[in-house]
Amino acid sequence: MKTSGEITSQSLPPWRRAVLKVGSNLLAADGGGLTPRYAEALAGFIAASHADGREVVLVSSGAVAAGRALLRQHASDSGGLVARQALAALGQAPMIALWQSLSARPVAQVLLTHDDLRNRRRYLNARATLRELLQLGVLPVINENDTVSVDELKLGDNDNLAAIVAALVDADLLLIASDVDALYSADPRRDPAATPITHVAALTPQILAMAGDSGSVAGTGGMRTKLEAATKAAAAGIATVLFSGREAATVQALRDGQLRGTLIAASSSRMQARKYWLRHAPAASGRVRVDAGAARALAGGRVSLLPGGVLDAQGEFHRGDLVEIADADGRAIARGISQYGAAEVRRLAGRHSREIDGVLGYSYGDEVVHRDDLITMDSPVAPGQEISA
Ligand SMILES: Nc1ncnc2c1ncn2[C@@H]1O[C@H](COP(=O)(O)OP(=O)(O)O)[C@@H](O)[C@H]1O
Ligand SMILES: N[C@@H](CCC(=O)OP(=O)(O)O)C(=O)O
Repeated sequence: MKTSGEITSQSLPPWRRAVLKVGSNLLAADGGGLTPRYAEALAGFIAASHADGREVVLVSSGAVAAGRALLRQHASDSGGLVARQALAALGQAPMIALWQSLSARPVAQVLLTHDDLRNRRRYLNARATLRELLQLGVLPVINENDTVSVDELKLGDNDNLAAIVAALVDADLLLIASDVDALYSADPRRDPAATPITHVAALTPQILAMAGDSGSVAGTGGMRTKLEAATKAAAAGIATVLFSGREAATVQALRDGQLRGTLIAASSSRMQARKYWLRHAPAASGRVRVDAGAARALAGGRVSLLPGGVLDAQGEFHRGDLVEIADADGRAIARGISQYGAAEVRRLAGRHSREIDGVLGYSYGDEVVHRDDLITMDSPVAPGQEISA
């Protein structure tokens, strides 16, 4: 495997929140069970980032490799899909225990499937939980819920899961630590003449064609799934960084904002990507009407819509639907993702956020529409008029 001696260093883009994905090849480095050998430096990077006031969400593979190593002590596994799922279940706790042993902060296990994140209600619930964990200063360690995600396990898709999580938690950066130090013009395991590519401005078909499979027993997705993940992240306005988690100097340099690896630029800014989506995604048939005070506050920008400013909810919509927000005269002034369904919003209209629990018997948070999920219209639009982009 090539070393980063050939790779020139570049500045890491500024970031406050990042998703770090760590592959099996780093955690089961010697083809056996889990080892802290490389995880230790990565845990050090997470701790240093946290001490600097940054937030890191960890997406960690390694459960199958850990399970396989445990079982080998007793019997050999059959290698089939169900066996891999059983191995993942067996190795998940040791994988979490490894990260806990390397972290002074408490570690929280979060198991997700792609399906969870396609379902809007579950997506919002996962996001709320992760936000809360970060606020509590806990380190979330995410893995796929392999027991139920058959297709995903076959694909070995934690790279893609990490990209979806990066968008979910509104990260600035997706960091993918692997056993290879950069994207190469071809798989360096197979082609000794392959050259590193340190900056990718756009993921063109030529770049995507460079990526090969894993080529190792522990890893599953190879460079292909890493570039798929980078494509997803780029569309969400998030840059991706590929680097070797095997080189202590590379991991140390990351702490100082220096990257020896590949930087894949985002195709638009996060705000642009988000605003574009909020502006253009089809809105649910419902709308939330707000009073003059709330309308003024929303026009000022960067505020959430709280139940106190809500007059009523019109039509039908569910928690997680994109809704139109209108002023008292029915003119559209904003759109956003509602944390509550129409029936709930009607019950909460005019109430203080602290009353939510009492009124509903549960709460999804203080906001009807969180400011991160809200876009205001540049000029109010009369009812029935098209909303201009
Ligand atoms: N164009 C490429 N550039 C770099 N690595 C590549 C490329 N094509 C395939 N690979 C392979 O991808 C592997 C990393 O992916 P993988 O084994 O899935 O690791 P992980 O377990 O960390 O996700 C590298 O070891 C390398 O052999
Ligand atoms: N969920 C599986 C990992 C699947 C996966 O994407 O593996 P990898 O290519 O090493 O990141 C596990 O914990 O073993």
